[in-house]
Amino acid sequence: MSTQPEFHDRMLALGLARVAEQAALASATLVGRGDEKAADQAAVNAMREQLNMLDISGVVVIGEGERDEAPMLYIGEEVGTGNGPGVDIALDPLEGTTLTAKDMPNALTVIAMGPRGSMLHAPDVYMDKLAIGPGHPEGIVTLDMPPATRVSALATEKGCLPKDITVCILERPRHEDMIEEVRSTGASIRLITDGDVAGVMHCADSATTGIDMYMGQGGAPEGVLAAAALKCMGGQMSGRLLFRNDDEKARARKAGIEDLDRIYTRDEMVTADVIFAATGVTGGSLLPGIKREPGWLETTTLLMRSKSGSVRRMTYRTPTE
Ligand SMILES: O=P(O)(O)OC[C@H]1O[C@](O)(COP(=O)(O)O)[C@@H](O)[C@@H]1O
Ligand SMILES: [Mn+2]
Repeated sequence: MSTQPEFHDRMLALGLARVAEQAALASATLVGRGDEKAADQAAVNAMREQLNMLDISGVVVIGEGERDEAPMLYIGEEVGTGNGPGVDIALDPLEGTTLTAKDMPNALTVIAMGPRGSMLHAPDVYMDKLAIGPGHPEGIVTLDMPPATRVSALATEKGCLPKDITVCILERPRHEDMIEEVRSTGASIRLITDGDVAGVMHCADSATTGIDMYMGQGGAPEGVLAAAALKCMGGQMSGRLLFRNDDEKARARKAGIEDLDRIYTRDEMVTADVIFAATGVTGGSLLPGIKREPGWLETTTLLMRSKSGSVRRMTYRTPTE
């Protein structure tokens, strides 16, 4: 019989916050310096170092890429001291590398952790995503609906008009038709240049962010991370993997995905209770960015547990040499 301890979400939560914090601090001096790669690398190094201090037997299931393309935090990499529960880890050490390099809003360090088998092993392909906030009957908007129908369905459910709905969409040429169709309903669109984990998370708190719905195609790894966040904050999300060629399909099959056309709900992407931490790198509507003052640095981290629905905002201040 295995003597491996169980995943204890309360015990591990603080450790997870530290991982996100340190990744953000490592990229602090690279905010606004135009060097995406350096900012990303600094966050990756710090995240890996911190993860390896935790008493877990961790496996990266959503990471920086496959082993042959990512020297660190690759999919399948084992992290942690090995003395502790078996856990799955999904991470994006710097979600919004371009946002960081250009000092634009909503760059985050992101990490989620759950028991083994708790998160979809999505390969690094695109995902078609749709998300709304909490408090609505399951399935009132679906990926199968045309964009305009999603808007009208949500407006009807909210008891408002389409013009009162704000949709967040990544500004990409591939979304031109979707944008036009959503605009034709009278709805407002918040276009973002990057960062759809934050984009989806905005839906969970529409009173603060002003965003009612997220839709469009972005990274599948970011999709699973966003599903983990919404599982903690409340809200619906669905995602369908998108494949551009046979190589991408082969990657999915290698990751154990059989039905390539399947639409996953939030709880099918994240099947057990998880913990989630994100630290603001640049300031945005979810979190303030890193504050740099002579002699000290300050970060703010969102730390959440889906089991309890608890959401903490933690400010961390550390002296610099
Ligand atoms: O830029 P693309 O190819 O449209 O991909 C979109 C993805 O890139 C991002 O905007 C930024 O991700 P990274 O900073 O981690 O590269 C994600 O939020 C989004 O899912
Ligand atoms: Mn990312």
